[in-house]
Amino acid sequence: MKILIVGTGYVGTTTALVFCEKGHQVTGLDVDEKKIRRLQSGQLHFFEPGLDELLKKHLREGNLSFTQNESKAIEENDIIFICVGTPQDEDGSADLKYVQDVAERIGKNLNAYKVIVDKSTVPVGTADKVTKWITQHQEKTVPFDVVSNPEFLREGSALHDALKPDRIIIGHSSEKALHFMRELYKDFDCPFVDTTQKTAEMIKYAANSFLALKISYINELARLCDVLEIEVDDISKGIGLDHRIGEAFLNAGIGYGGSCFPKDVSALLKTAETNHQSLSILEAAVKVNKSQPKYFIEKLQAALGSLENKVVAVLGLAFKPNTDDTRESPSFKIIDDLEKAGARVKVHDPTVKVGSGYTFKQVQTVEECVSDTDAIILCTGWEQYKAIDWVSVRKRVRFPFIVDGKNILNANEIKHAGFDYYAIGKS
Ligand SMILES: NC(=O)C1=CN([C@@H]2O[C@H](COP(=O)(O)OP(=O)(O)OC[C@H]3O[C@@H](n4cnc5c(N)ncnc54)[C@H](O)[C@@H]3O)[C@@H](O)[C@H]2O)C=CC1
Ligand SMILES: O=C(O)[C@H]1O[C@H](OP(=O)(O)OP(=O)(O)OC[C@H]2O[C@@H](n3ccc(=O)[nH]c3=O)[C@H](O)[C@@H]2O)[C@H](O)[C@@H](O)[C@@H]1O
Repeated sequence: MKILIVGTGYVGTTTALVFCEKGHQVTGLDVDEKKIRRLQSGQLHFFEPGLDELLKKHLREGNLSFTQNESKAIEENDIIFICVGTPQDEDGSADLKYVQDVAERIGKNLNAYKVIVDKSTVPVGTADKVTKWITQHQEKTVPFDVVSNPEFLREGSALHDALKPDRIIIGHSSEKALHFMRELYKDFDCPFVDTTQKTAEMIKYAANSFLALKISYINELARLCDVLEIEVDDISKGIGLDHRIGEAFLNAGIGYGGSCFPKDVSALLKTAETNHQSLSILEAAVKVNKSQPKYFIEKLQAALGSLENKVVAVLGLAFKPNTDDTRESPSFKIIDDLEKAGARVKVHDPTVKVGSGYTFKQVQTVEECVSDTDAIILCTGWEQYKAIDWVSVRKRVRFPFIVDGKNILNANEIKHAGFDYYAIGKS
């Protein structure tokens, strides 16, 4: 099948490569000329393991191309995936301006029957809006169908998640569109859920919100574990072995961030509010998450006293390992709190390079970052931070104090190296 991907960000590029792997002919379209030029030359504009090789391979084999010629791209393809961003609007809802823009452009250029697929995360009722926006801008009356097919990949393991999904959700209102989607996904070995558009839209928000809820639950339990001197990791393991609960997403730490959980939870809360319903359990999850960075800063203050003029090393800026995405990264909340308390901050991250305009200092190596510091805070669970030689770091620091914001470091090793070690729900 000939597939057009509109929006070549994390989701669009991964989706394009996955369909290439399944033998389809794929075109990527984006309004960002720089991104398109980079992709055309075989270079990714973001960091994501495994995608680089596939990009080069499919460009070479000729079943992948990138363009800015919108009318031609829309006319020549059978299925159009909308993969543009749906950022949080000022009132907390999902801002659909990019989706609307794409829908209107599709409407203008529609020349024959096509299936238009919402892969972006969009609130309940968006498939109807997309249908309306397309119809209003059609210059020729041509039939089309809108399908909701939410994406569940995680950054850092995008390729694996998209090639081997746990499920494929297809929300539709036409048997013809369903047939197209079944054909498209016929080589995927996972449950295929055939449902309504509104249900598919809701499944996506319900899934992300449930995972966010799980994290806030374990984070709040971890605070209680701190007081009771219990290891929260043992609790996660003990409850996670119950298959009804599951071990995943029970790692306590500085809270969840990223381009999706914060905005999607907020959008679902807004949907509830607009419909005069309450999702108080989710409101509590947000409250816990917002206060989580502060909990760690307070540990630091309790040990060091005033942070005025203290030098603090922050390890990690990405919101999670194996990505260079810093959207809603808890690291920035930690840095902000540290700076407000008067500390001077040095930062290291293996993939993120911040530009100018920041008050903190970014350095190239871990050694440089930790040297002459009064405390070290680990904010991103990069593998390389687990392998740090703490005995040698001990010789470089002014004060031996480590806060492990991801609960991943070896506490015994660090204590033996002469550091005071603080995590959450971990002694
Ligand atoms: N990042 C992730 O891990 C996941 C994201 N999602 C959802 O997928 C959607 C996309 O997310 P990302 O890929 O992270 O966004 P992104 O911000 O990385 O990429 C969006 C792309 O759309 C392009 N764009 C905007 N307007 C356009 C237009 N009119 N025509 C063509 N291109 C246009 C932008 O230039 C950009 O390259 C969001 O709704 C997000 O919630 C869903 C699952 C995972
Ligand atoms: O809609 C989306 O964009 C995606 O959002 C998340 O994926 P992602 O944000 O890439 O990353 P996650 O691995 O889910 O991590 C999100 C945040 O939760 C934190 N987290 C995760 C797990 C955990 O146990 N504890 C914890 O604090 C991570 O450090 C990170 O800050 C979901 O896991 C994906 O299924 C979904 O498709």
